[in-house]
Amino acid sequence: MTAHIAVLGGGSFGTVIANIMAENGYPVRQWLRDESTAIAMNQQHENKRYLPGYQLSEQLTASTDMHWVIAGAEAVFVSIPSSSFRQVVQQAKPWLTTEQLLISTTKGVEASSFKLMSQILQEELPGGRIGVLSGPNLAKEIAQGHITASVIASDDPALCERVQHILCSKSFRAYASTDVYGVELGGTLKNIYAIASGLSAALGVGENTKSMLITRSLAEMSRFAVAKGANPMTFLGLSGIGDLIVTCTSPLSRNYRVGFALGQGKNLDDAVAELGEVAEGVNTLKEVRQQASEHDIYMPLVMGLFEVVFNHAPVKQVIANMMGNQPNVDVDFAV
Ligand SMILES: NC(=O)C1=CN([C@@H]2O[C@H](COP(=O)(O)OP(=O)(O)OC[C@H]3O[C@@H](n4cnc5c(N)ncnc54)[C@H](OP(=O)(O)O)[C@@H]3O)[C@@H](O)[C@H]2O)C=CC1
Ligand SMILES: O=C(CO)COP(=O)(O)O
Repeated sequence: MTAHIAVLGGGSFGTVIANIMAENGYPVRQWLRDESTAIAMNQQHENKRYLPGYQLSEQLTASTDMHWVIAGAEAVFVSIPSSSFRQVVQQAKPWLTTEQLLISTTKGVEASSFKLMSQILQEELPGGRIGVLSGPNLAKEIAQGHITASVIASDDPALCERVQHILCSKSFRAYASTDVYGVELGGTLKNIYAIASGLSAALGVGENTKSMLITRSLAEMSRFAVAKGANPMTFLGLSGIGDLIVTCTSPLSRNYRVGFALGQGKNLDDAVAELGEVAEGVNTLKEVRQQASEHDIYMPLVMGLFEVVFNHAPVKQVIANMMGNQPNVDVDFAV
């Protein structure tokens, strides 16, 4: 009998990857915290709140019973926002084993510790087989059947190979990487620049400006990565520039939408409340700005965006200040 796969989290991304694997023929058990949602999902084969109209496979069963979901699973995907990630992993710990494949899909950073999700998994499950799934993966596009690629990163090659096998389908591809930190950092940092891009789109900027913003975002992300000991070359892949492009250009990105709402003059609380889903970039912005200040990393976009988002600085003034900075080299890290 095929072992089942577990997914923790009932949001849009958890649901869409659970369904890919179920459609690939694996029995999938998805844990969510709300009993009425689990019952409705099993009866209607639809996650009405997060992915209305998306037909779920009969191989996918939603449950609030974490033991039933995790025990005996071959792989456990954790798709919980960073703000609750550690707490849910701690809840899951009694049933997790070091034989299971444990994969984070979360693109965020723990508040104040600056730990990425795979680092939390390592701390909570020492000796575990840990991986990270990250890439240009708008859940709603995957649900619409658009061809999509992602990256599975792990220092365990057998994990990468197995996850590639479980996830690959006629419309979904998973490429492998051994650079867990680089892949995870790319997926986390790009959310900041998606907010900046949404904001600038609301201001009606031109295509030159949009292109400049994405490219200078990549430069800034790379500078941060190098300061943190990561390999900036990983940012040239799907989990770096790939994810940066999609989230900085698509109104389906929640981070972009928060930025757009800010650009329309809404305040942060209203923009986030209106979204009703997670926008990881808001917390990431705060944490990265703190890191940049502490470690003296030149990040003018992060600094400017922080002033606009958290200190109500007038956008036009912040842009004017940035335009006064000395333009530096184009590409910092050439081979
Ligand atoms: N959506 C996307 O396109 C993509 C998202 N990601 C990443 O995946 C992660 C999850 O995002 P996504 O699925 O989109 O998020 P959503 O906002 O769509 O859903 C979040 C889910 O997490 C649940 N949740 C939140 N807190 C808890 C908790 N304490 N205990 C149990 N469940 C909890 C919510 O439950 P409830 O409904 O009950 O509140 C909800 O089911 C994020 O880090 C995101 O960056 C990665 C790639 C693409
Ligand atoms: O990470 C994503 C796409 O790759 C989803 O981005 P948002 O969280 O901004 O919707």
